[in-house]
Amino acid sequence: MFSARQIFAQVQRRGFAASARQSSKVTVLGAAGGIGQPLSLLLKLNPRVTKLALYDIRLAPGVAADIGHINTQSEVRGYDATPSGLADALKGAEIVLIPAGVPRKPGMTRDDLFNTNASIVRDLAKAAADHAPEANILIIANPVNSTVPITAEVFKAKGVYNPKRLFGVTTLDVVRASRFISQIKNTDPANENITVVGGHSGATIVPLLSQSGQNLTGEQLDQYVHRVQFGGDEVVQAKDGAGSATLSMAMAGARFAESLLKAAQGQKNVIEPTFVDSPLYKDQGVEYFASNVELGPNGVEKIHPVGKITDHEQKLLDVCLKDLAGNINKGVKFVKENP
Ligand SMILES: NC(=O)C1=CN([C@@H]2O[C@H](COP(=O)(O)OP(=O)(O)OC[C@H]3O[C@@H](n4cnc5c(N)ncnc54)[C@H](O)[C@@H]3O)[C@@H](O)[C@H]2O)C=CC1
Ligand SMILES: O=C([O-])CC(=O)C(=O)O
Repeated sequence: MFSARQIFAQVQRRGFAASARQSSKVTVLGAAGGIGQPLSLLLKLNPRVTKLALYDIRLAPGVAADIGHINTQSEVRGYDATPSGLADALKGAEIVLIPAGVPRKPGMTRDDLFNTNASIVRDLAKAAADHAPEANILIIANPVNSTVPITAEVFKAKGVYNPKRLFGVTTLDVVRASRFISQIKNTDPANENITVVGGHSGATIVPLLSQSGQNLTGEQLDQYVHRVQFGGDEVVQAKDGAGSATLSMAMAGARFAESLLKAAQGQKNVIEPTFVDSPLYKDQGVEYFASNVELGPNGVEKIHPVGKITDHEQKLLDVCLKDLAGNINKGVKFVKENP
């Protein structure tokens, strides 16, 4: 039997746990952009998000006013494009998503975005390190292979780096890999789960079809791999100068945020592919690598190894690792030279 005092203490604890669970502030930096707007919309529809903070160098209060009329319970606030607006948007955030930065035009690689986006991400990372040092930071801005190391270097310089809380969002590669195989095999993409490892650009994107229960050979396999690796280019070309994937990316970003929130709220076996500080290929000079990652209340819970792959996949991985090392070093060097 419990005494009245014990029962009261239990109720208090449960009450605290419930309110802690229910309070999840999510911040979007770049919230008025092509990705930022639909991403913010999807986050507003997510009952796990209780506060949605929208920041951009333009239009964030307008986007917030619009989304804020949607009849779900979360509070939405748009912040002014000032240092104090940015600080307030970040304070208390559990998740910070960063889609701020320019997108590609036809003929460009993601690396061609480096000159513009490196400093945007560096400056937003500085603000996040100052005002939300314990948040999960989700980098969407390209080139992800370099902007994740940039963010890590900024956090390291400020003495607040936690490798378990920094994620490059590569979910879209897996979303595409599932969709594209379903189009070939005439299956439901919801039932397809293709592992994709490496990074997030061209040859660094390595789909591991052999692990999925699906099989393609010869030219069909080459075409499939190429489509997953260059799916982003399909959208860039079709949009013909008006940007890159925004709607599918918003879905992928919202899915990743939802997985993190689920894991933070105690759900087990939440696994997402993501580009993280990873031990898997450090001995080959590759500090960050995307593979399946089990998420938990502390962010990264367990990094899954690549596992058994075919000779063909190994060849793709070898190319990936070489390119990745260069992309990562470029980001690290940028922050060292432009702190
Ligand atoms: N990780 C991934 O799988 C994907 C990444 N991307 C990348 O996401 C980024 C954004 O793409 P879009 O939304 O289409 O571009 P966009 O140009 O439509 O939107 C970018 C937004 O960032 C804002 N912004 C620029 N500098 C800022 C700053 N210092 N602080 C706050 N906001 C700032 C702009 O005002 C704009 O509203 C690009 O770098 C793109 O390459 C795009 C698709 C997939
Ligand atoms: O292709 C781009 O530039 C945008 C992107 O990262 C993607 O769609 O995967």
